[in-house]
Formats: sequence, C-alpha cells, structure tokens
Amino acid sequence: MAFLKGHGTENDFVVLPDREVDLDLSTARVTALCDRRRGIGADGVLRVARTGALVERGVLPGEVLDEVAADDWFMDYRNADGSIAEMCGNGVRVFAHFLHASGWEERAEFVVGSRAGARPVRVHGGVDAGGAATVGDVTVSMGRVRELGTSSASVGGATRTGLGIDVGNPHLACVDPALDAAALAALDLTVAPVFDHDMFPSGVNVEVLTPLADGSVDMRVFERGVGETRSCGTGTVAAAAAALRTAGESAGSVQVRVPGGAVSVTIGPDDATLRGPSVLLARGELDERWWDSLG
Ligand SMILES: N[C@@H](CCC[C@H](N)C(=O)O)C(=O)O
Repeated sequence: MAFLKGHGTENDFVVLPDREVDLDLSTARVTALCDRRRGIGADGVLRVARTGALVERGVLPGEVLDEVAADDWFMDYRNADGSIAEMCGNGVRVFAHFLHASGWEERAEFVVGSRAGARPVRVHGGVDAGGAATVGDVTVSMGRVRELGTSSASVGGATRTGLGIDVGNPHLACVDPALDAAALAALDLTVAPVFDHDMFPSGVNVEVLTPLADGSVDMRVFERGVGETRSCGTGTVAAAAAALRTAGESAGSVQVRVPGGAVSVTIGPDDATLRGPSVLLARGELDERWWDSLG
C-alpha cells in the first residue's frame, strides 16, 4: 500500500493513491495514520481517486456528479480525528502537486472535486518542471466566499469577535486590533475554542489574526477535527476576507503569514484564489498487516 507524505505551509498530510478505491478509511485507520507516535503523523489524510470510482464504491453519493464530472479527480479528505471535512485549501495544492509528480495528470490546469464542489487548480512551472519536483507551486480557485455574520468565541485566552465565513467549510475569523505578530505568536492555542453551536452546528475552524497592514496579515488557527495547525488554506481565505471587511473593503489581495510560511489570497465578488507552495517529502509502503489490524 503506497503512501506519500506532503505539506502545504507545514499543514501536513498522508497522501493515499487509491485509484481503485480499495481502501476502507475507517476512523481507527485515519487516526492511527495521523498519530505522530504510532503512525506516520499528519493533520489529515488525502485519498486520491476519480470521482466516478468513489461514487461507484459508495464513498460519495451520486449527487456529487451534479457538480463534479466522473472523470475529475476527487480529494477525499479526512481530518486527523477521522472526521470528514468538505474542503482543505492546503490539501488540494498537495493533491494537485502529487498528481503531477506521479504522472497521473499531465495538464497544468484541471479540476479537483471536493465535498464543497469543484475546485479548479493550476500547477505553476509547467508540466515538466512540476513533474518530478519535490516543491510545487499551485493556485486553487476556492469558489465564492460567503459571509455568515458576526459571532464570538473564547480562544487564545480571551473572548474574541469574528466574522463567520463559509469557504466550503465553516470558519470564524477573528481580527484583533490589539495584536501584532509577536503578541499573536505568544497566544496559547492549546485549548479548544468555545464557540456558538447554534451558529456553527457542525463545528468551526477558528482563526485569530492581526489587522491588515501593507497588504498582509499574520494568522494562527485552531482547526476543527485537528487542533492548532501551522497553516490552514481555507482559513487563510477566511482570514483575508475578514481582514479586508474590517478595513472597509470587500475585495483585494492579501498576503497571509502563518507559522508554517505564507500564501497569497485574492478575494473577488464571485471567487477567491489561493496560491502557495506544496512539498512532497517522502514516499513509502504501509505494512498491510498493520493496516488490517486496525480494522
Ligand atoms: N487544513 C485545511 C482545512 C481542513 C479541514 C478543517 N479542519 C475542517 O474540519 O473544516 C485547509 O488547509 O483548508
């Protein structure tokens, strides 16, 4: 059973190429794979298959084919706790990079399906440069950013007000005018945020960020189903939208710095784009006896 390990701004993933959709991604297997002591260690798992094959094998409902073609690749994403999330912005860059590095996809521009819908991607550097490279550079069209209104959460030792944002998955992006990069870095994000369950019945990813200055912000995140991560792609899009809104703008480009690096986000009226790096650092084989023992 082949696997790869990759990350996008240090938000890390185990990639499972599974064209035939043979793998049963049970909660026990995903949590073990993502465990940093008894597994490979990761924030999430990306199964790589075509949409049609996932529908045929019952992993996805047939309605997904209303939005994504059967031949399109589909990022079957799991959080480290085994839960399924609609979308992962760093994951989709690593996913697209893997497709090039493996030779499974030769086009520089193609569509990746997700539970949040189709996400067109562009692998920069052309097919040859992208092909075998360890480091990739990918732009993802993230769809329309929907504002859900304000809410507050207890996070990082204080109650903060933020903007609820749907980027395919739910976010609460809290711009704190009292924070600079150093104060943000000093926050304790080990405790899970307490948020409004009426507003976010399926849970929420919570971002804390500095106000927009010179076209950039600093952000940290506590992810639903994972905990604090060193980056969250959908979170950077939510953060950029909240920072712009707080500055009185509804569109624009923002550089978002996270503990694991930096990405570029552009927010428009009907679409947002996310551009950033992907690193594929290891390939290997999982022991099938270990996998089977997890059930
Ligand atoms: N790290 C991801 C987001 C992964 C899903 C998230 N934890 C959720 O449950 O919504 C990203 O890069 O966007």
